[in-house]
Amino acid sequence: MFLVGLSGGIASGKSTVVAVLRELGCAVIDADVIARQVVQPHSKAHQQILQHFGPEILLENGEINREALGSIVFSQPEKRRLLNSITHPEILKEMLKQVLKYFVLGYRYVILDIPLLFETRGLTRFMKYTVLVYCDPPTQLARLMKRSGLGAAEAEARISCQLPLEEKRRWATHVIDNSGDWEGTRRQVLQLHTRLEDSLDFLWARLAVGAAAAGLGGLLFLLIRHFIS
Ligand SMILES: CC(C)(COP(=O)(O)OP(=O)(O)OC[C@H]1O[C@@H](n2cnc3c(N)ncnc32)[C@H](O)[C@@H]1O)[C@@H](O)C(=O)NCCC(=O)NCCS
Ligand SMILES: Nc1ncnc2c1ncn2[C@@H]1O[C@H](COP(=O)(O)OP(=O)(O)OP(=O)(O)O)[C@@H](O)[C@H]1O
Repeated sequence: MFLVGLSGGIASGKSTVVAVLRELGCAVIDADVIARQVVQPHSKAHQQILQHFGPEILLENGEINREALGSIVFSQPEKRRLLNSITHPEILKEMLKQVLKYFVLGYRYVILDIPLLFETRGLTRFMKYTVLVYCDPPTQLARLMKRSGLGAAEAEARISCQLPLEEKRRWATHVIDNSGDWEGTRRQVLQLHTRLEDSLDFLWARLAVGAAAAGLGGLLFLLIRHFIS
């Protein structure tokens, strides 16, 4: 089994790409979804957030007020680092559990949708491939503003909390350019899917060659032993 890391920037189109990959039957683990689960009331992360950010960060029903927490952490780097240090270990633990589940279910590769894949030191080392969902900066800003209702300055501040997409582009093994229309993106995702499936065939071919080589070696050894004795 191998892992494929999928990343991008805020509002660059990861969820859009993931929806197509799921439609094609791929196993996808979404770090944003897990990030929501691990801060549910009574969890360890929830208690720590309450302790460090105070009760004003909670909604009336006890859940985290994500909008309020977002305004704090996206404008104060040290608070963002604090939130990351609380949530990231929990997110990674849960992701690992889900990878194991897919492994047991017999999936041959799993796609991990991790917004901060390239920002998190050492994480890409576990990925056979890394896919960047790219979007040109003006389009990314416009889509983020439209989706969130944020003004330009605040939306730009959120984008600048992550490494620039141009830089991530240099690290990725595959790039999907989502600057254009849905159809263009869908075509690129279909191509990526074909490559991932082909790479499986390639793995099986390598295993088959390896097994054949081992078999031939064994036969040769038996023949040599037979003629020597
Ligand atoms: C700050 C929070 C409360 C804002 O919640 P909200 O519902 O408004 O946004 P959501 O979780 O859907 O995230 C949207 C996008 O914001 C970006 N983002 C989220 N957290 C971070 C972060 N710590 N640093 C940089 N970018 C981030 C990602 O691109 C993400 O896809 C939330 O994002 C959070 O708890 N973040 C910390 C956990 C984390 O790092 N999540 C990212 C997955 S590893
Ligand atoms: N090709 C496209 N054409 C037009 N709009 C798009 C396209 N791709 C995505 N969008 C819109 O842009 C916004 C961001 O897309 P999406 O939610 O897929 O990004 P994301 O990377 O998952 O975002 P985040 O990580 O911040 O949650 C959404 O409102 C989506 O509908």
